[in-house]
Amino acid sequence: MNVPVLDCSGLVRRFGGRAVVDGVSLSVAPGETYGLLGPNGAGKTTTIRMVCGLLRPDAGTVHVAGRPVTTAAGPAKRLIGFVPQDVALYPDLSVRENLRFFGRLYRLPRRVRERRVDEVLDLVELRERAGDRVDSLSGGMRRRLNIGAGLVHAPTLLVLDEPTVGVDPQSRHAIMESVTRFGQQGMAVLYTTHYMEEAERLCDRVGIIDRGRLVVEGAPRELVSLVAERDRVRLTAVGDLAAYTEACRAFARVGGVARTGERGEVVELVVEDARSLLPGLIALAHDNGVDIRGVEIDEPDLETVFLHLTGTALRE
Ligand SMILES: Nc1ncnc2c1ncn2[C@@H]1O[C@H](COP(=O)(O)OP(=O)(O)OP(=O)(O)O)[C@@H](O)[C@H]1O
Repeated sequence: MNVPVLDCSGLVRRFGGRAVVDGVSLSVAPGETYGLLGPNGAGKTTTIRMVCGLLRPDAGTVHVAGRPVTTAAGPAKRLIGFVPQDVALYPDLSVRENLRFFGRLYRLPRRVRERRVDEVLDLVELRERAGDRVDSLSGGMRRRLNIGAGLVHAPTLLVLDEPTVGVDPQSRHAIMESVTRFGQQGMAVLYTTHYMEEAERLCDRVGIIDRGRLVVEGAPRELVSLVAERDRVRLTAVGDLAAYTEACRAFARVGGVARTGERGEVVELVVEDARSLLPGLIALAHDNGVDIRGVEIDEPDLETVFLHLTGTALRE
């Protein structure tokens, strides 16, 4: 049997008496891209800090290629490339100099280091900017270089924490393309995101995390098939939507009801037959003094899975 590149078992971490990660077990195979998907505060960053040996778990174990990961330095840590959410680069050094610096941190011999720097420049599509200072790069390019810094020592497992938050669409596309290539080259990738469309497109397997627990795990298509017979209804409305949301929950007899939208102006529900329920939902709005401004019915996707299982929306 193949040893998984990453194997976490029963990870627990408490802060102030609250279990922020509460018994997370997951594994990632060679060449597999695994997406840890969950809303802000679900425990994604805390989980991957334990995976990378940056934070000590209160319980549970982490192994990379069969070797235990601890917060002390050890052989397993060399196998991990960690790309943090915040860019950690030297702004007054060039792109190439930054990559060389990270190569030196891992004590790569000079010739290996130079070769890897060239390879990484291609992988993150920054070869043309190799001689430019970091402070002259766009935000998206810095993000790509940040990923490159995690790749110089040719890790077996690459861990990326929300790599596309706040980047322009072009860089987002470039980052997603490169993650696909890493998988094709046999690297195992653990990727956290709260963008379900990214997880659906990039990941071979997805684990949905909510309040520190993995609520479901599987290939995106498998997960979507869990709710295949259901529709996601989005009602854009004006009025007392807190009361209306509760009324919808009781009327449709489902747990998957949430308020979303930037100003909480949308009520989303996962229901079995949207068409037959819609007249009732609209009548209920009227009874609650709520004005419906728009109705959309979507095909099931990972967002639907999440709403159905947790009763909260991923984008909150
Ligand atoms: N060092 C800490 N001390 C106290 N609480 C913490 C600490 N680190 C994280 N938390 C809390 O743990 C919870 C989970 O945080 P975590 O960063 O793991 O979530 P996340 O899913 O990565 O979300 P985000 O996308 O916002 O980073 C949050 O409520 C956070 O406030």
